Amino acid sequence: MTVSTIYYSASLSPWKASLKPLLTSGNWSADWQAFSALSEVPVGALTLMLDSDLTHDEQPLVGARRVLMLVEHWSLEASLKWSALGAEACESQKDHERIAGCLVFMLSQRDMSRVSAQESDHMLQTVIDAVPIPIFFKDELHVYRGCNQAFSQHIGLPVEKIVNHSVYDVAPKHLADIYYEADQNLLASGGKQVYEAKVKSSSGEESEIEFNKAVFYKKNGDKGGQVGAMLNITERNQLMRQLERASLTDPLTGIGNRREFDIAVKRARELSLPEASPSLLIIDIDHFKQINDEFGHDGGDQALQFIVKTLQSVLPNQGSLYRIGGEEFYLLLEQTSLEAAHEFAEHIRAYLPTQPFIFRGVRLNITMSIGVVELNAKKSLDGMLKQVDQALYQAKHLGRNRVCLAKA
Ligand SMILES: Nc1nc2c(ncn2[C@@H]2O[C@H](COP(=O)(O)OP(=O)(O)OP(=O)(O)O)[C@@H](O)[C@H]2O)c(=O)[nH]1
Repeated sequence: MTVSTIYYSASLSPWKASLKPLLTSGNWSADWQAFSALSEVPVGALTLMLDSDLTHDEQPLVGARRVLMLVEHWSLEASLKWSALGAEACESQKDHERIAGCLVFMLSQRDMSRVSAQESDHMLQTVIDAVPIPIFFKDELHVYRGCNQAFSQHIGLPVEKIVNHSVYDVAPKHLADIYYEADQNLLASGGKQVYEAKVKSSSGEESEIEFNKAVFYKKNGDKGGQVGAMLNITERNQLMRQLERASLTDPLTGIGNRREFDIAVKRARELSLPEASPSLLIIDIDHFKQINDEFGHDGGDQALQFIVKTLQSVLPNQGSLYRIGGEEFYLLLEQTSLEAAHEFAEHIRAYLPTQPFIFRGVRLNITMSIGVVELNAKKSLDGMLKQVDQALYQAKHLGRNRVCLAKA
């Protein structure tokens, strides 16, 4: 016998007399209490609460889990509204005995814990469906036990073709193999798993996905399966790559900046063979201030772009150009001896002035001064950069438009 309290709304008062003996027959023993909040409800309502459900000062709420609605004309709209609140509808019946019989049947059939588990499942489903990130959960045998609408859309299958199916039913074999193995590893290790993978959606679009998975446990402590959320990080990664690119690039000329040079020179020195060190040319445009003075800052900018384009047109495969300051450039030549670098420096020094820079009809032959150093793997880079700076200073001092070698 279950001891319960039945709260009823005022509109049910006329029915109470005939309902009471029927509802409290059989296994049910219940106290009847009028509940004022239920009077607000425009339809007859009964709510059945187990005494253990109520703490001292709690009141049953309209729309709480165990509300049974008795409605004369039950419209679909009303039905949806109340079932969304967790109430259960009882078919409209004028006949009190049949209504009561129906209620008794529902009450006696109802396993409260099962109902409340179903309702919390319903609540969970509503919540995960509202999340725009694909979410799924599988049991310990790798069978999908649930998913949200976003996951169903992502896979391109209706929920019923996913739930109770294995990963081999929803993904091509080569991907299913990967997912299955990842799932097995996670189940074996327990805890959480975060990894990135490129995934094609049902529309054929490839996305970069961050999988966030976690093992969940049954009440007895056994592993119950796993839950996964698929975060689309394509845009985030693209943005990060763009930011990374921008942080390494000179915006005016589009070539690498000092940061990129630092990375490149480190790599070139690590990869260098003892008999083939990299060499470095430090290039400074002569009298650049005069270009600015004559053509304005805009003309100066265009001159810098022209210089970069001209130098790049003659760069060998192992060469790369970086803008280090205003009109100062580094030209890194991988696996190039001092002699070969010197020869190349002389070549570009002579070549640049043969390509006149033309701005608003005015032609200008630009020259540059160059210092050259071989980047010996055993010497400090800072020390060698100072030496090549001095070589450049010497080239300027000797009258510009010339190449000087760093002193060993
Ligand atoms: N247009 C333009 N000018 C720049 C930029 N960065 C630096 N400059 C200019 O480059 C000029 C460099 O002048 P200086 O360092 O005096 O050298 P210089 O006139 O080239 O003379 P030398 O190097 O001694 O041959 C300055 O007028 C700077 O304003 C830039 O991004 N755009």
